[in-house]
Amino acid sequence: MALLPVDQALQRLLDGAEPADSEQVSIGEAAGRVLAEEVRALRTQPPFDASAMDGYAVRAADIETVPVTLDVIGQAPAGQHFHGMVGPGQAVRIFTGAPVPPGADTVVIQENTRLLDNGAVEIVELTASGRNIRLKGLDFSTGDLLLEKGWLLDAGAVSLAAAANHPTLSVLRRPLLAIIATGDELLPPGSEPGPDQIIASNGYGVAAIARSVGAEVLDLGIVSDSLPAISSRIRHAIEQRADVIVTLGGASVGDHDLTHDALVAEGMTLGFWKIAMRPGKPLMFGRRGTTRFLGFPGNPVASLVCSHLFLKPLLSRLGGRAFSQDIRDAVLDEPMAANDLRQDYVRAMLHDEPDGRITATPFATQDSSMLKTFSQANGLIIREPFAPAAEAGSICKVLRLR
Ligand SMILES: Nc1nc2c(c(=O)[nH]1)N[C@H]1C(S)=C(S)[C@@H](COP(=O)(O)OP(=O)(O)OC[C@H]3O[C@@H](n4cnc5c(N)ncnc54)[C@H](O)[C@@H]3O)O[C@H]1N2
Ligand code: MOO
Repeated sequence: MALLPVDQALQRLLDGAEPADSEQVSIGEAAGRVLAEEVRALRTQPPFDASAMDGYAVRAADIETVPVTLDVIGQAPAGQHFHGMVGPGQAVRIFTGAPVPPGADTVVIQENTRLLDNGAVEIVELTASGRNIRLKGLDFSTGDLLLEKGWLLDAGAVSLAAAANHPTLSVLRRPLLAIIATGDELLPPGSEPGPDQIIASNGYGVAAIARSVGAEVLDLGIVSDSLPAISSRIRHAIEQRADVIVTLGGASVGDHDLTHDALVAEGMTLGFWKIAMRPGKPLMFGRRGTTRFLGFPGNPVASLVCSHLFLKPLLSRLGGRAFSQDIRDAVLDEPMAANDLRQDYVRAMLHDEPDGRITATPFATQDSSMLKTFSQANGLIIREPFAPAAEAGSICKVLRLR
């Protein structure tokens, strides 16, 4: 059977994927979320002409020549305006953030003054008219568009929304990913494995990749290689309203590879199964209404590469986030053999050279069970199907992982 090319598989997977719905979250919980609605200013900031410095609010006309002595008629700390007006020959002691009193149009920083014994202040340096005052609305004014719909709320954005007086924000619901590991041989980390058993590892990496693009993860543990058991766990994931359900293992063609049958039994319409990719050939995709199923191969590296290539873009789409893979040109450090029909994702060490080029050194062994090389690799060399042998020094495409 012809294997589906990677880009076509991705296209089918992403077809119709869009954010589901929105929810209201408190501003303190909003960082990392995506805005479902634009944010406009509910107030003006600063709401008054404010002093930008600690010093003296004066009239510029009074300090055209220095030194000059002014009467200090009161003070204005932040949060408390001066009740009165600054007249000719007068100054008000003022602090950063305080409203500039009427009559004053300039703030002289205290370093450029000398307080006299009689309480008056001597201005000893020239200060340009209007200096050290933040005019009302300098940052924004009521009604201004501050953040557009679809904006990923980072540190600056949540502080801005807070300053604009929003106690809550309308954000897109995070896509919910359910992960089900399948296999009689699997035990959770910390167990005492029997002679034929191994530790389940894939789910942790898949979850980490999903969370990195803002998804919520529901780890549904390990289920044995039994059709009713796998079906019932998938049913549970559907009941939990998972947007995406990932199964790990059982995607291939062995007698104990039951994922496909279980997914179909639970109503999945198959989109594709088996793609021209290494690792990750047995990748399966299907849908049931708006629920998307991804059957990942059990080999750990295959499931993690599939997560980078397929799960990340899918969850990003469902969460309303922009996403593009970080693919660059690099110089091969070693020769590579001609490729077969599967697009190859070869674990490699990428190195940034001082001249701006990237060199890529593939790991010698690429077995898809080897997590150690995957965790060491900071990139994947992409080898197109049927790519001819490549010499050291030739240009290749790399996917940066970090
Ligand atoms: N006759 C064929 N055999 C295989 C083919 C094929 O095309 N024809 N494809 C191979 C490829 S490629 C892959 S990848 C694997 C994928 O197989 P499955 O998805 O059915 O995975 P399992 O058989 O369940 O497991 C494979 C391997 O991975 C281990 N595993 C499974 N789940 C986990 C987990 N959560 N954590 C850690 N390790 C896990 C499992 O113990 C096996 O060692 O099939 C090839 N075979
Ligand atoms: O897809 Mo498999 O990962 O080549 O072993």
